[in-house]
Amino acid sequence: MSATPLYAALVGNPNCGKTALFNRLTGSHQKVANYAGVTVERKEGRFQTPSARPVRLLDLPGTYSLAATSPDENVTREICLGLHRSESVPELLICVVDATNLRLHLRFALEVRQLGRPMVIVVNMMDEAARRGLSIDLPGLSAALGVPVIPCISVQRGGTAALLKCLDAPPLTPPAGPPNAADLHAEVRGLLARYVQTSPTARVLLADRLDRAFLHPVIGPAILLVVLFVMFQTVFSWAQPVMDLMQDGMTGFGGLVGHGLPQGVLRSLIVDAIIAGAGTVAVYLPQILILFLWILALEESGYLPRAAFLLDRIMASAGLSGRSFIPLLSSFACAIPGIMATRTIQNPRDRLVTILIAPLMTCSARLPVYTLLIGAFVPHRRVLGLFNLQGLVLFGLYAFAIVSGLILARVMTRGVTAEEHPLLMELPLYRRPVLRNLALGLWQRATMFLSRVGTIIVTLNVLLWALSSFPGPPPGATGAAIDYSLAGRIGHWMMPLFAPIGFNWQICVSLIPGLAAREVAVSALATVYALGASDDDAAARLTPLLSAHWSLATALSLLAWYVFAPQCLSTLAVIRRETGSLKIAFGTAAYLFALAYAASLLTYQVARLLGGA
Ligand SMILES: Nc1nc2c(ncn2[C@@H]2O[C@H](COP(=O)(O)OP(=O)(O)OP(=O)(O)O)[C@@H](O)[C@H]2O)c(=O)[nH]1
Ligand SMILES: [Mg+2]
Repeated sequence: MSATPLYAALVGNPNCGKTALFNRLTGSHQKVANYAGVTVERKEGRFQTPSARPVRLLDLPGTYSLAATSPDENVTREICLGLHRSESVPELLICVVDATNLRLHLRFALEVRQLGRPMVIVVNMMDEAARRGLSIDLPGLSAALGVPVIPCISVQRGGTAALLKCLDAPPLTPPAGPPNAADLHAEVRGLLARYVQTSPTARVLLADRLDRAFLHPVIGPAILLVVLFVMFQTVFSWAQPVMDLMQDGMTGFGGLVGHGLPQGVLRSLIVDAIIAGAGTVAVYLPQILILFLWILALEESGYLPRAAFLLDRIMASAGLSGRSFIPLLSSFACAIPGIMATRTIQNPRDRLVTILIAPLMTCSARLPVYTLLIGAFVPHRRVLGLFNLQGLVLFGLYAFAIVSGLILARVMTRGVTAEEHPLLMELPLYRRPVLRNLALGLWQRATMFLSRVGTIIVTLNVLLWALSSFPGPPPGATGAAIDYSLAGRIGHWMMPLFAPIGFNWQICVSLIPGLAAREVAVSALATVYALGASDDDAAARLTPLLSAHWSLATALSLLAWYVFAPQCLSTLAVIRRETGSLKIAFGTAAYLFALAYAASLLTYQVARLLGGA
């Protein structure tokens, strides 16, 4: 077989399973989810067919048409039409269509066929089609279109056998056959009538019934609220036992290592900076995983686009469209993929506003900070015998961030004449999340989080430890050593600016490494307090320490700060890249800092007035 790889690209409508197929063929782990617009940039992979023919495969963003214009779809258009800067036209276009949605997807396949290039049509989700009582005459379709039409189940092992066999069978010829009809819709209707038979099954009826509830103007939002509410309750209640165990383990480990080392700088470095630094953040792993379990399950189930549909009215009142919903929702995991997902938004102004408010959506890196403060200041108690008060406060923080984001969007879009924003959004099939996918997704999250802890967080913490330990106190000094250190001094210098919002110098110090990565603030506080304390396990007892040393007003003020402050350099870097403007990135940082300061000031002063000092 030839040594130069066959250069092929996956094209098709959004959500037809291109990335699932790409992952299956190339063994990659690119993100797959049950809504349109998951892939927003081209990805490349390689594999070999059974007869050892090498293939270079591109996974492209889904697009409804080769005339589409949103930034993600444009990549696909350019590559297919040979307009792309760095990629030539693929030798083979693998056009993936969803067997359960041929009416829409075949239209695109016909459009691709008009390019007159070698192609195959992969009819994916044949398992789902069978469950829905669809039978498709693939050979008939193939004969009518003059291109190979191949069945496929991307999510099953062996589900791509027919495609692999086809790739092994050269030569590639451009489609021949009847001249292209001018009206693709009419052509699709004709093909469906001739080659597809349907007999609705119980599954179809169930999906209809679910839609009637989920999309109902009153019941729908109620369900959405309950889902979100339960999500935050479980983040607290399910995670707690595991976190307690991890916390004990960490304390025990730190103590063990501490006893084995002589008192001095090395011991302080290992116990206070590395173990306490990594440990205090690592214990939040269970909470983060529970949050992601929910997000992944919701993504796979097909519920998200329905929520987007429900919220279209609310989004419109903020001057945005339902299109912004999924990028904003992705930002709850992390603002970076959220900001990248805005490439699916066609209207440049909507896209920019969505980018600007994405950092407000509560990313998972805020969770450790929120949990720490809630754990220290909100009593662990049931409300109405049912809800966990801590979960309730967490839910409130998320809700506050969302409402603030929408208000800001409204402010940013004011003065713009209200445009009609018809929301065209596909409602995908409901799908029971595959356990293996969930496990894989969680595993990826866990390794990502722990490697972040092991690298950036430990590094920043060691840096902070060094700043907090040197220079040492002058001989004969009373007071804690940290007061004389560089960090202690910086903290005190910052005080005049931050005293009005209730921050003490320890918080000021922890804000500095927290600028690079939010979670570091937690370990930084642990380190600063451990170094300032006389006993050894101060870091492990951070929660009671905070509740003893801080006023409620200070804690609330810091929470308000964390809702708004742009404490993540990577987010600003992505904003710069996606907007191509350094000015916008700096502007975002400036407006978020200003907001954070104002919100903290207001929170602190009001809380003090109400007696929380
Ligand atoms: N039942 C079933 N589900 C599938 C199959 N292929 C993909 N899926 C699911 O379909 C959904 C969409 O898959 P993706 O691979 O993300 O779709 P995509 O075409 O890459 O979508 P975009 O990146 O948005 O263009 C996911 O929930 C997959 O798990 C299949 O053959 N059978
Ligand atoms: Mg994809």
